[in-house]
Amino acid sequence: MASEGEDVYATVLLSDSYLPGALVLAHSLKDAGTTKKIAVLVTTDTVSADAMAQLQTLFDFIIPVERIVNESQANLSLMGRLDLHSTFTKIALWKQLQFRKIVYMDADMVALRAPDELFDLSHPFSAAPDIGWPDLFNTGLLVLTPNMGDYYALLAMAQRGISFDGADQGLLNMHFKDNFNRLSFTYNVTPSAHYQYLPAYRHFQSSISATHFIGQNKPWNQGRDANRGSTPYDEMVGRWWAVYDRHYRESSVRSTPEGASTIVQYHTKGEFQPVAPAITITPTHQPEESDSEIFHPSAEQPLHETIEIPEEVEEAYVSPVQTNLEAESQPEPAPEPEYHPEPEITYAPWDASRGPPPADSMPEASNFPATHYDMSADPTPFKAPERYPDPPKDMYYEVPKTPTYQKPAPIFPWELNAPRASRVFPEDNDVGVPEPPSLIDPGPAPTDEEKPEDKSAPVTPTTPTIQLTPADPWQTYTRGNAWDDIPEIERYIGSLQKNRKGNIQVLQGYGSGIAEVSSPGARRQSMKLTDFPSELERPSLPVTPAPIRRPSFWGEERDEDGELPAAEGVPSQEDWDPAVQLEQLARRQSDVLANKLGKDGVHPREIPLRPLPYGSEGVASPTYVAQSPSGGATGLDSMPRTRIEEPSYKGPSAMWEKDETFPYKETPAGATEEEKDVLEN
Ligand SMILES: O=c1ccn([C@@H]2O[C@H](COP(=O)(O)OP(=O)(O)O[C@H]3O[C@H](CO)[C@@H](O)[C@H](O)[C@H]3O)[C@@H](O)[C@H]2O)c(=O)[nH]1
Ligand SMILES: [Mn+2]
Repeated sequence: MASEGEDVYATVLLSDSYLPGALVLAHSLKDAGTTKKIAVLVTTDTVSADAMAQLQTLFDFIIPVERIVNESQANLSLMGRLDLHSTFTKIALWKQLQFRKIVYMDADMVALRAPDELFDLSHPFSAAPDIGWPDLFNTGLLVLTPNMGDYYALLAMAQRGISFDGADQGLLNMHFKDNFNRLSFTYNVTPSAHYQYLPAYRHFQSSISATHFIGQNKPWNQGRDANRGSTPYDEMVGRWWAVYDRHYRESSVRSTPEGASTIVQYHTKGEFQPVAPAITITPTHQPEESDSEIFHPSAEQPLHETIEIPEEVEEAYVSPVQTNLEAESQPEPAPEPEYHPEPEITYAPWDASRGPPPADSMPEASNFPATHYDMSADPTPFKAPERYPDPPKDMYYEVPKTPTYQKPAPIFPWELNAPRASRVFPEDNDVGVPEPPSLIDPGPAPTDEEKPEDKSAPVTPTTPTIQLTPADPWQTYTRGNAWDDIPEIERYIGSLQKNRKGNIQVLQGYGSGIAEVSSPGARRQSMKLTDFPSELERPSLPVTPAPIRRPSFWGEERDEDGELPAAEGVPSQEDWDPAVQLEQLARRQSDVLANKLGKDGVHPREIPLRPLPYGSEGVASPTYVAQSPSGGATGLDSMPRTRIEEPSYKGPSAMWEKDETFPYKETPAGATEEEKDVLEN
């Protein structure tokens, strides 16, 4: 266990394939004489026990951590590094609170000197610039102070796959942005085989602390002969091999009693020499997956068993765990054939029963076209263009061919046998008595024969200035509608009216109303839907002038000249002088007002001649004073004429006086059967 607030160098091992790198890094630090301890974070599901055993020989702390995989690997494939799917695991560094400060180094780094002074930095987070985009920091070397705040923030981003390159460098740069202490490039020199700044390298060469082999090619997967030149890159690769050779060169390892470094050579291109007589196979034995559990090399804890293989089984060393990560860093399959002359290796590159598919196997549908959209960083607000393009011209709505209208289902019983509507014209019937079809009670419609005297006293308002001829067809029409005479409708409307009045209906003897209904020619004392206002109530223009005729497409209505026959008794529009008519209207209006209010304007008002609402006939109010008819201008002389006092308060209407009492009766139901009988006969 680490003592309180210890300083530690740390690296991460996600796969056996990077084992040579991690070991060389640790050796390089130790060889350079560091006073600090060295830790390695290991994902135990992808690192073999053999590799762990190797780590144990060198590292002070082996810390199992859970692998954090970036599920959205689009950006990784953009970078061509799908093998880096698990580098988010690096953020586990921030929760190693047992350490005061961590100098993290990638497993593909080698130290030329021990940069122990980095532990003295006060900044919570430091890193060196990245050669590919120097505004960013490279995440190969980090100086950090563990803390859970950064850890959880980074974890939240990692779980959402937030990283512009899909790996830890994109993630950490997005999280820390400019909040990092920029270290000298000499702490993390990333030589490139493609671009090198030779004079600068020569100038700063002596101050380089560590070098970092970024990219897919690592010294151990290229072989010792790959970079034999004298470029800065080759020189750096040479430094790596120098450390490797010091600790793992075949000659030096052969002498060790266990020969336990075989796995290191196996993962170092060109270094593996199969042991002829016996080989060591280590079954995968993985420690408990617990982040809190730290394996210390001093702990006497057998990590693996060694099985002796009989001599006749002449097999090459087979990696116990072919992890999904390891194949990636080895563009050419290892081990190379020249190291296995007899017999030929018989293991499949991927044993599905032992591990996941190799990382370099393309994901399914990897060739699907992918488009990446970025959020716009342009802060200027959107400005609408001057004008938008015109909509297409050839667009139209096609009216459906079949009409969608459906006649609604009948609600009322009389709808079932309703008569067809028809139009009747004067010329169709010279007699001039076109009786509109009436369902039940055609009685009230007067005819010329029956009521010749009524012609001078029409039910509808007429003008005193225009004399209607006896043959005037307008006079002969009924002014009612068919449904006015259907008691069902009357009852229906009555019930509506009743509800509107809060269920209180003023009732009084039906006698008078019924009498009126049955008396021919008289307007029924009922609540007709088409209850016209009386002439006095509605002192409107008596006649509307006949419209000026215009050509019409109603061909069947035209006469020979293409004109409709002129209506008799209706003045033509040419003869109509609006000024005169207005004057006449004004005169008539003042006459009516004078008649109603009296000349002094105080005289009791006169109730106009019109039928009272159904059921309210003859309501006797103690404050109403009956008034004898005085007009005589209409034929409604038989109608009761009532005079009421001006109401003593200004209410919405003067139906009843304030505080006045009147007989009333609540009738929640409609007319009784008895009443209906009377009405219908
Ligand atoms: O199969 C793998 C892959 C990675 N690692 C570890 O992850 C680190 C990062 O991978 P690496 O191959 O070193 O990445 P680079 O080529 O260095 O690429 C750059 O981009 C990476 C992803 O953002 C960063 O982690 C590096 O620091 C940065 O230099 C390695 O050093 C190892 O410690 C493994 O152990 N096994
Ligand atoms: Mn690296």
